Order: sequence, then structure tokens, then C-alpha cells
Amino acid sequence: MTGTISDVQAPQSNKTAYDGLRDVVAGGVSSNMRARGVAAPLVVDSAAGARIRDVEGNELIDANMGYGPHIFGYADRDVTEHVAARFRCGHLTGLPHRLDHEAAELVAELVPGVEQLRFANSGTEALMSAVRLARALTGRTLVLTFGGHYHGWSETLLRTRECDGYRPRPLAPGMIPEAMAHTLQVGWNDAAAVEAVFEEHGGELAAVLCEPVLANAGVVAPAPGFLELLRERTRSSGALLVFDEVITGFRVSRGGAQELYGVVPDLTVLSKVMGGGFPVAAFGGPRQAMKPLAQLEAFHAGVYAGNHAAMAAVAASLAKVRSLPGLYTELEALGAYAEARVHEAAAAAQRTLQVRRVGSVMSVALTSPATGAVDPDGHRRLQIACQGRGVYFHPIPDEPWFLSTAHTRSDIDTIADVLAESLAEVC
Ligand SMILES: CC1=C(O)/C(=C\N=C2/C=C(C(=O)O)C[C@@H](O)[C@@H]2O)C(COP(=O)(O)O)=CN1
Ligand SMILES: Cc1ncc(COP(=O)(O)O)c(C=O)c1O
Repeated sequence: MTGTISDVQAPQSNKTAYDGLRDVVAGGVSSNMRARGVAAPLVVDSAAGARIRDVEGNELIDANMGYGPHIFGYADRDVTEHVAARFRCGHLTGLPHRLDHEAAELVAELVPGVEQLRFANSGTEALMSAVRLARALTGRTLVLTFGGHYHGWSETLLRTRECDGYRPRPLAPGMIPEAMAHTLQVGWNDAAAVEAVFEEHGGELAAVLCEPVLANAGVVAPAPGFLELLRERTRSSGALLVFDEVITGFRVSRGGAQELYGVVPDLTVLSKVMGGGFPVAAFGGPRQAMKPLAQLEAFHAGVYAGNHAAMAAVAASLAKVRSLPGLYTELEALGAYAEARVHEAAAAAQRTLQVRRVGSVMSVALTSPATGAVDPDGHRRLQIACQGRGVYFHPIPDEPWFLSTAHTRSDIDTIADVLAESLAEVC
């Protein structure tokens, strides 16, 4: 995850609001990702459906949608009412609840690779635990990851895209130098590199971990046969295949990427859509894989893990997913319409946008006319221009757009018109 604050100026009124924030919240945000790319991120006041309202009362159509959890739009009543009711009757007791059962059964019903699971508070937590479980199951420590794939900010998974050989480097100041001692990394869709790693390290690998559709460096679908290659090599070497479906889970299909591509991993990590915007994650797999936790021999904990409000959010979100047989057909059609309209907007402005999409998750990036490569500074200027015209997407082109059932075709037309106007203005 790269990106530095550029010199692109945010609207002054918003900047004033942000400067006040920054006085008491380090960096003005509680996640670095929110402050990347512009001098001051938009300061929001509220959100509903496909729209956010900023501190000045401006309403914007949102294509970032909180980075993906809100597949039914912000403040979806079917989810929020359910959670609100739970808050009114005690949402955190530290005891098991029938809602845990209801939520877990829905995940197991919808996700092909999950028979049993544990809930957690965040994707980072769930990934830490899934990787630790893979190490416990195999007695091995080495994990193979892929460049650009984001698996949260834990000590052994937060890493650079660039490698020394197959070794990524710790990404953040303060990380221990040995943090990557048990982590290898190759390029996404690089079958030859995967074969080479298995040739050299196959017997040492505890797991191969990937976003089955890369969605944190723009959207990059798996090459035909690539997931099958990972499945076959892990199975034959005794390593576990771990799918980080934090973004793709319940997003690209009802059963996530594993259902869409027909490749079932040994462990699956889920979050975002699963909780409909409430902080909850899960990791799971076949009962055999979860046995060390079922027998309380392996360790996983968390005061807030599986709290009753989060379970209510999962139960409501997934019951709604299950109840809508045409949901993913509708989202695919909306995504295809959006992709076509974005290309039309670029053509109208005689500019080129790199558009890559799987279902309702789509990356849109301004490219340089000279090189054809993504132009991060130009993209930031485009983002600020669109924001000023009532359309929000993230200023960093790595961050994809997330569409929802709350986005109408008229919203997509407005986004396309604003893009065309803004592209004409941005040099
Ligand atoms: C594929 C994937 C993710 O996309 C992911 C989190 N994604 C994001 C985190 C953001 C943030 O911390 O503000 C915003 C986005 O950069 C990104 O979607 C995580 C970590 O989840 P969490 O942020 O809940 O700890 C794991 N796997
Ligand atoms: C002192 C202390 N630190 C950290 C933790 C871990 O917090 P969490 O369970 O939210 O991960 C706990 C949880 O009980 C705790 O008591």
C-alpha cells in the first residue's frame, strides 16, 4: 500500500475542519489509508444509501462506500435496525449466544470452504489467527504471499511490494527486522515464480496466502488456471491454501471468489460485506482444520470477538444476501454498466482510464497519455475535481470502487458525466 500526501489542495472549508481534527487525532485519522493521497481527506458528517454528506452539508455520490462493506448501501435498515435492537438488550457479555450459532450457520451455508469458524474483530486479527492456525496444523512456519496483496497490518504480514529475491521487507517503522523471516513473496499471477518457490521451499511452506481477486492494488483477477495451480501445489506439498476474502467474500458472488472460480481453500478469512459495515471478521474451514481451536489447544481470543451486536450484524447481512436470488446478477449488470459508462466518459474527454472489474468491485485509474502508466498525481487531481462536483472515490488509484444495490443507473450516469467534465479540466 503506497501513496504519499500530494500537493493537491483540498477545498479550504474541508481543510479547516480536518486541521482541527488533526490537532487531537494523530494524522487526523484512525487509519493511515484515510489520509493518503490528498492534503486533507473529505471530512464526513453522515451517510445513507449511496451518498455521503460532508461537514458543509454537501451531498456526494460515493463510490468508495467505506472500502466495501456496504453492499446494500449505507444505513441499510434491514441491518441497522437488527443491530440497534441488540444494543438495547445487551450486546457484550463475554458469553456464547444463540446469535453466534445463527451467524456461523449462515457463513457455513454460503461459503463452500467453511464448515466451522471463529469470529474476530477485524481482518487483521482474523488473518493473524488463520496464519497461526496454519502453522499449528502443519508444524511449519513459512508463508508464501503475493506482491500488492494486503492482509492487514500485523507484524508478519505488513510488508513491502518490492522484494530482495523472494523476501519482502517490513513495511512500517518500528517493525522488527526479522518480521519477514518466515514470509516469501512473488508476483501475482506469476506461475513460474510459484513453481520455483515450491521447488525450493515446498516442504517448508505452512501456507500460501492470497486475495483470490487482488483488490488492494487496483483490481487484478486471477489469471486462468492460477488459483487451480495454487490449489494443486499446496495440496501436493502439505501446505494450506488460505483465501483472504475480506473484500471478495459475499462481494463477487454469494460464496465469494472460491465459489466464483470453483477453487476451495483450506482456510477462508472473511469480513467487510459479512458484517454490513459493523466491525466483525471470521476465519474458518473444514472441521478438521479447526480442530486445534475446537479442542482449545491452539489459541485465539478477543474480548469483543463475536459480540452479540456483531453477530446480529452478520445474521442480518447474510440473511439478506441469502434472501435475494438475483443479487449478484443485479450487481454484475450494474458493474458492467458502470464500466461501460466510465469508458465512455474517458473517450468523451479523449483521456484514458484503466478500468479493471470483477462484479461490483472495480478499479478506475487515470493513466498518463505519454506512457500509458497509471498517473497517481493526475488521479489525485481528478479525484479532487470530481469531489468538487459531488462524486467521491478514493484519491489513491489502488483503492477500488465498490458499488451497491443503493447505486442506481442514474447515479452511474451522474458519475460518468462528472468524470467527463473533470477529465477535460485535469491536465
Ligand atoms: C483483503 C484485505 C483487506 O482489504 C483488508 C483491509 N482493507 C483495507 C483497510 C483499510 C483501512 O485500514 O483503512 C482501507 C482500505 O485500504 C482497505 O480496503 C484486510 C485487513 O482488515 P482490517 O482492516 O479489518 O484489519 C485484510 N485483507
Ligand atoms: C490488558 C489487556 N490487553 C489486551 C487485551 C486484548 O484485547 P482484545 O481482546 O480486544 O484483543 C486484553 C483482553 O482481555 C487485555 O485484558
